[in-house]
Amino acid sequence: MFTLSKNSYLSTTLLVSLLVLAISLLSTTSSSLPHRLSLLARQFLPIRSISTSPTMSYAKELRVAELAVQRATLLTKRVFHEKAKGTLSKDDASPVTIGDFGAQALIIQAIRKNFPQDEIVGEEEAATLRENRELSSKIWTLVKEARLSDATAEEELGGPIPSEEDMLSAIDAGNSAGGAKGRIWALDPIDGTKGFLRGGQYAVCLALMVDGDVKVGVLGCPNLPVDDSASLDAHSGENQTDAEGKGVLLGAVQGQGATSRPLGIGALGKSQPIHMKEVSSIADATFCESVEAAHSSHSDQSQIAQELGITKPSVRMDSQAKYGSIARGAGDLYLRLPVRKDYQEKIWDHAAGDLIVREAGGEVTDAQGKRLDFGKGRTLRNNKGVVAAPRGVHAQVLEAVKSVLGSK
Ligand SMILES: Nc1ncnc2c1ncn2[C@@H]1O[C@H](COP(=O)(O)O)[C@@H](O)[C@H]1OP(=O)(O)O
Ligand SMILES: [Mg+2]
Ligand SMILES: [Mg+2]
Ligand SMILES: [Mg+2]
Repeated sequence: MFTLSKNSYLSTTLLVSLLVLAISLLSTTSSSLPHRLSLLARQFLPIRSISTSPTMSYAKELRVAELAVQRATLLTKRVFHEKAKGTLSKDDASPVTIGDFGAQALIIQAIRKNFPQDEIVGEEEAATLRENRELSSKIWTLVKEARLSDATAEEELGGPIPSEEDMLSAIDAGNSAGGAKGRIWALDPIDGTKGFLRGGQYAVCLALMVDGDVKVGVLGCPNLPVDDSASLDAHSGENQTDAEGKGVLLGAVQGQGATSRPLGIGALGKSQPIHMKEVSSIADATFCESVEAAHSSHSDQSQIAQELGITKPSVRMDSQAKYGSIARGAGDLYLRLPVRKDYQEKIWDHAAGDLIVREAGGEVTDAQGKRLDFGKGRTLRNNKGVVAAPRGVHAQVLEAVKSVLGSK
């Protein structure tokens, strides 16, 4: 008797839950299915299972990542407007500026304060600054002054860096070897430094990987328009500004969708869901590629576009702003075919963008169709090239990629 009534209680509960679930899914039209499912799961799962495993929702990680990136852009925006950017050339001949070092220090400080056990794979290191104290002190001046105007938010980040020496040690804490175990942040303090120097697009990029899987991704793009659907043409190439109406912060958590909001501190809590545009005819798609011909093969990409019947010229843009732009539906495809066979892409150049595009309804693979593997260390050594497209057309784009690469 007891068993019977318990069973019938359980089946009624299950039936009602399923009904509510179905109604909720059908009636919510404003966000993606995974996002809706995660909201519903929060409603129905016992509170205990959420509150005892806060890492499952990654709410704090997203909040800290967004605020840390936002604070770092205060510094990068200042340097963007300065004539002397303290540019050095690294061993691989790529440039680094006081903006890159300063942003890395600020972001790592926030991660270490909030998540002291986590590892960090950051692009820059402080060795040259320890020898060049003049440059170090210039960066220290900028770092000291980069504070969020919202005192509570600044406190959430753990406050300012206490000294110049602490700043150097924060920069050097981005020295994790990466890998497929544990919590590891991937940080590119300025992605697209060349774009940053010539007045193009750049992005401050931060992602959290857990056991090699990207869980949280944030892109701060000071020179992109706030409007998700603003035409890309005006925002590619040189002579960009971060004037009024510019600056967007894109974010995503695995399984919870992707969002955008203005980069200003007044926009805290004003995130809107973003989605990739549906492409009904691939010939009408807009594709993005690097400005730098050395970073991806413009000629292969142009042949792929031709193969797909695309006649519109590509939109050339520096940095992960390309991932961000397609994720918000301002563009459709991002193609990055290798120029040099021996170049291994760095995880910090892709982790945040990869998650944001996938959470916005896209698919991101390498040129062979493999998912990007972030668990192999500091580089994507298992992958060559990047093909990012809305889920519905990714297979078609990949076929064109294989056909063009196969015929070479
Ligand atoms: N040979 C290369 N192939 C692909 N990407 C490269 C190459 N050299 C540098 N990069 C990286 O490409 C990123 C910029 O991409 P994009 O051209 O799409 O904006 C930078 O992070 C840059 O790294 P680095 O920071 O070392 O300069
Ligand atoms: Mg980069
Ligand atoms: Mg960089
Ligand atoms: Mg660099």
